Amino acid sequence: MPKLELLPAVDVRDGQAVRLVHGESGSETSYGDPLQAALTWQRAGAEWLHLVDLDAAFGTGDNRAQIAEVARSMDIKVELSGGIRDDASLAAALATGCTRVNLGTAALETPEWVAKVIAEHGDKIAVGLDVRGTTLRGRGWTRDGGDLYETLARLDSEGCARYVVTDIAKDGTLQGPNLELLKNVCAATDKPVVASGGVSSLDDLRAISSLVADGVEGAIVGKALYAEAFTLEEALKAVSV
Ligand SMILES: O=C(O)c1ccccc1NCC(=O)[C@H](O)[C@H](O)COP(=O)(O)O
Repeated sequence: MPKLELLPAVDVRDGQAVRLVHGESGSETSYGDPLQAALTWQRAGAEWLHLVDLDAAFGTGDNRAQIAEVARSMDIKVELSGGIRDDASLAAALATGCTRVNLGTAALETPEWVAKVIAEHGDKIAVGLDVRGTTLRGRGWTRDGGDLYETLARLDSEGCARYVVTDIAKDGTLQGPNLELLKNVCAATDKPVVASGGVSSLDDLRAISSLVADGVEGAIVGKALYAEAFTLEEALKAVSV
């Protein structure tokens, strides 16, 4: 059985690496320079970086130049997220050399465009399914965007390669992942799922690892690393057995 991939997160707001609580604008804790944070995770052995432009997601501007600098400075795989909603933002994201991009709002508001770019770019496109209960949220998680399972079925039929699943109620809270949600999504699709939000401990990572056979491929870890609940080296070791 393949091991769980770990994706340490660097979420960028107003030029700083931050973590939010429930993804809410204004709940930021700042952790300094995004490039230094990303290099720290790379040095610690990360194989992936989850890099988010929060301003682009919220529509409060963007950190595009800085995000591109971080992505280009990495020797590891990069998943880029936040505000990728049209040809221009997708082209800018892909031009950073990132391994894949994560579409959120676009999958809810412009499904035809998303179907088109899935057909064009294959597994360079993942879709973020960010939910409260089973209701999807878009525009930086501020607006309702339809039913999780209906949208998942549509995206599956269009050939979407992978889903990044976030329970917003857990995100940035250190309250543990929503394992039921992950199991339910895995039961509804044959495509790989990346778990996001709420990881607080090595036991949480072991619990997510136990879902690899169900289809969970990876786990994004943000707050727990910045709060030093464990080190990335410890996390990588915990999921390697
Ligand atoms: O990814 C987005 O587009 C996004 C939009 C609006 C608010 C938050 C957003 N992402 C947050 C993340 O991807 C977090 O880095 C990730 O869920 C980590 O969560 P945690 O481990 O609970 O800190």
